[in-house]
Amino acid sequence: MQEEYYMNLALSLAKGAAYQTSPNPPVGAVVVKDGRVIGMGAHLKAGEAHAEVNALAQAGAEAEGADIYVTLEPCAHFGKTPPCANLVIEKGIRRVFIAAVDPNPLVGGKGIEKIRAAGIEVTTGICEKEAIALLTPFFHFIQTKRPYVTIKTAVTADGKTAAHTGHSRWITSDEAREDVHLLRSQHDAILTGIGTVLLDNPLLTSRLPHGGKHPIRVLLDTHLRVPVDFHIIQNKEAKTIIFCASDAQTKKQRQLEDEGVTVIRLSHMSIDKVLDELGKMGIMTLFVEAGAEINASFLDAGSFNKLIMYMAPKLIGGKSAPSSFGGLGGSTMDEALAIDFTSVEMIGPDLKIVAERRGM
Ligand SMILES: Nc1c(/N=C/[C@@H](O)[C@H](O)[C@H](O)COP(=O)(O)O)[nH]c(=O)[nH]c1=O
Ligand SMILES: [Zn+2]
Repeated sequence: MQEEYYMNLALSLAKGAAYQTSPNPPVGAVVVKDGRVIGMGAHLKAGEAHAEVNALAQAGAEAEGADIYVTLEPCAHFGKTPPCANLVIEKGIRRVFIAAVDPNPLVGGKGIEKIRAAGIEVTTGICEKEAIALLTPFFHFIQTKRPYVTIKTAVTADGKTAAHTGHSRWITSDEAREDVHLLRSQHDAILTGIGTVLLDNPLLTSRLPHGGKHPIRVLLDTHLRVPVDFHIIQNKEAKTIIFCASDAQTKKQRQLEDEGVTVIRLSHMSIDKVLDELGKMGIMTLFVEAGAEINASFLDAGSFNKLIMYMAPKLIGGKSAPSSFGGLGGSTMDEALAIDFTSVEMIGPDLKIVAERRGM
């Protein structure tokens, strides 16, 4: 239908800027008059103009009597910019088509109410499923005040993340690893554990051919064992935050802080505490690229939303070779955590399998 056509255009605009609006949602808007697109826009950065503002600016005076398609209901509150609901009314828009209504009880429905009260026809639910899929991390963040967590793991076809010696470079192909760097650039922060750092001395930056934002690096290091001369400390392209226990050495903490690292002491190291702290910093999306023990702690806490597994067409064997999730693990299969596969694709010679936690 014609409405879907214009809403899909608005969705594609939202997707285009989806990973640069944190902690705001990705939103797209299209202004149409007599079957002609006269304005389109996306929200590009938190604090800057909302999608409706950009689209209506492009439409100019022609917006009078036109229709607007927007992927999330127009805001009604005075945030960093004036409410879009007021602007839609001021510009004399004739009809408003919305994909998803904001589930935030403080905001949800207020924009629609304001616009309807001005006598403008509002239709909701156009391409709602696609819009919600794009907005899921934002809705999760608003509802839980914690980041939306994606665990990434890279395994051989027999499920190993390294040889029994710990050697792991590389399991997956250049293409798959570039895909991982794209994912890193699409996240606000990347988390790993001291085990992975001591083994790999990783940079955890997003090294892409056309550039891309580096995620904030988050390291779980209970006793502050990270060597000060390691990349995660010496590389200044991205910020590094380290969570440690309250009894970690203060001398080491000062050395790390002298390198510009933020050290946060927790009374007890728990994934939920870490996620609460990251949520308070406005980190909306978290990419976990860690080892079996950290992954197991996310699994045990049930605190992840998505799993991305790259599987390489190679077999390494080794009864003591590590797999993606360590820890004690469940004792019977009915203790297994349910996930739903949402996509499987080939990236170079590797498989990329995406799954979501059921009911999250
Ligand atoms: N061994 C592999 C991975 N390994 C992932 C982590 O264990 C590494 O420490 C991390 O990618 C290193 O980050 P860097 O220094 O920024 O390059 N991840 C992958 O996708 N494929 C692999 O074959
Ligand atoms: Zn707005």
